[in-house]
Amino acid sequence: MKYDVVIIGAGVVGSAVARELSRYDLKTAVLEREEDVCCGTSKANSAIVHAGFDAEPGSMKARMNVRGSKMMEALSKELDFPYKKNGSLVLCFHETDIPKLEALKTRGEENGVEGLRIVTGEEIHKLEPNISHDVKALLYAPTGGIVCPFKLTIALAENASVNGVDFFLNTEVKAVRKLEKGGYEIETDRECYETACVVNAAGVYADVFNNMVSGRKLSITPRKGEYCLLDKKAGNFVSHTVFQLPTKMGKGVLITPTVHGNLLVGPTADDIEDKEGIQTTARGLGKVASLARVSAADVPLHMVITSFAGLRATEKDEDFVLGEAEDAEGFFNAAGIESPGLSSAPAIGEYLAELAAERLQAKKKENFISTREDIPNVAQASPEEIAELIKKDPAYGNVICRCETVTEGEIINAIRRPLGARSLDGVKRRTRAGMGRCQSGFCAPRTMEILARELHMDPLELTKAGKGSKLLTGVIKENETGITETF
Ligand SMILES: Cc1cc2nc3c(=O)[nH]c(=O)nc-3n(C[C@H](O)[C@H](O)[C@H](O)COP(=O)(O)OP(=O)(O)OC[C@H]3O[C@@H](n4cnc5c(N)ncnc54)[C@H](O)[C@@H]3O)c2cc1C
Ligand SMILES: O=P(O)(O)OC[C@H](O)CO
Ligand code: FES
Repeated sequence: MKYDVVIIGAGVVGSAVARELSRYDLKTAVLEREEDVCCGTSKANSAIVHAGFDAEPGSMKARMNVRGSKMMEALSKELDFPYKKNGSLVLCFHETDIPKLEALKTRGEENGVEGLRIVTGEEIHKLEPNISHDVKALLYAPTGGIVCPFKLTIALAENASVNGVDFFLNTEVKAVRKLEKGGYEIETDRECYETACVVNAAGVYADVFNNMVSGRKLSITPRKGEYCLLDKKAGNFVSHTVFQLPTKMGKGVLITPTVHGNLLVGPTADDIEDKEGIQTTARGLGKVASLARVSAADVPLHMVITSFAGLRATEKDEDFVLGEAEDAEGFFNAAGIESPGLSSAPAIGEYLAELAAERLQAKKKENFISTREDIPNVAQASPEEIAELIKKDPAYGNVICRCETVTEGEIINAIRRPLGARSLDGVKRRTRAGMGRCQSGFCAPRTMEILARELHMDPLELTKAGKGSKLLTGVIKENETGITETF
């Protein structure tokens, strides 16, 4: 198949590039090895839209972070995903460290971050009553925010798809070759693709693809971050995102509310070798707990409902590698996209799409659809809105996930929409069915029934998250209606 641009990877970066490219009159494809978008690092992070005071002035990280953070609010309205400007705080526990806090403020100002302020005295606990009384000063960044990383990525991808980008899921890229006549051949485990331009947004694997075509070798080390996610009962423990002073390994363990009302605590930062190493460990979670207690001794860790880990794509030079490879015309990298990659994604999308469009001398389309509507959210709707939804479709009155109040109507919508859910996790990321306190113990079988019915699938073929994750092992008996019961 022939394309103008092929994007490798449908994380938040690949999806943002796809959406921006879909503004142009170009034939674009996204190749993703997983069964859905947002299955890599984009699904396992702190979900913070950083204000932009951490990155070195002049770096790509600084430039993209500040621009991305400024774009996020308008984008959340355009594409209908949850985002909240809750503000962030960096705590300082020793008078001797106050110069470090001041240096962060100066760096933020150089980067163009607005409203930074150092807070001391009584105001500290007025801002955040539950934090430690050892806090001597803090840096307040009113433009820091939180976002739903799944909904952000899915919204970008859906909108790209509606605007004509082809997504090939379950398609693993095996090799990228430069063609003598110009352009590239991309070999996958399914078909071969020919393309004038490649956008390499393969997360922790971006070095592998860059090194196939460029002499400027990249080296990405996965840096693991482990987390505890706490019940919604703990969601009000803090209202801002609470950081400690950063170290050379990153921004450290934070405590933050999520846009959905949970409390998130983490991450650790450990360099590992395995690019698939997303298991949590007792040691890592122990470290999360002890470091979080430094910020707030009473952080309610007994309310943990799940734990998870994500991998930062740390490149040896520790900046984003963005743009056309010097020795590979038409090959654009989005490599080394560790934190603040989520915050930066809208800006990276814009930047790389402009570069690729310029290379291809592409023109903007007139019929670009810039908006998208999310699935109705019954849990947050008013009684009148719920009545209206049920009037149109009674399935919006049938609650499937009790913990998160997700209805059959929402699940059907998640399956039927563009780039719809095909697995239990796909439904979970789009609707939150399964994200509650019981972690899908109650709702999974009911969601599976809907998936099987909607997709005309044998229930034995249903998966949690694609290849290698079948949910049922066999039939135990047929019930009186002739329907087989499985386990
Ligand atoms: C612990 C942690 C905390 C973080 N917290 C934040 C935060 O709070 N704020 C922030 O701004 N940033 C944060 N980040 C960074 C942010 O999550 C990442 O920068 C961002 O998600 C990277 O997106 P991506 O699309 O580049 O990578 P990914 O989401 O990993 O996407 C890459 C995609 O490429 C696919 N792929 C790989 N190989 C192939 C292949 N051979 N063929 C086809 N497809 C392939 C993968 O399946 C994947 O879907 C954090 C990261 C971590 C690990
Ligand atoms: O630890 P860092 O610096 O990679 O940052 C990760 C998140 O952005 C904040 O937890
Ligand atoms: S019922 Fe769905 S998570 Fe508990």
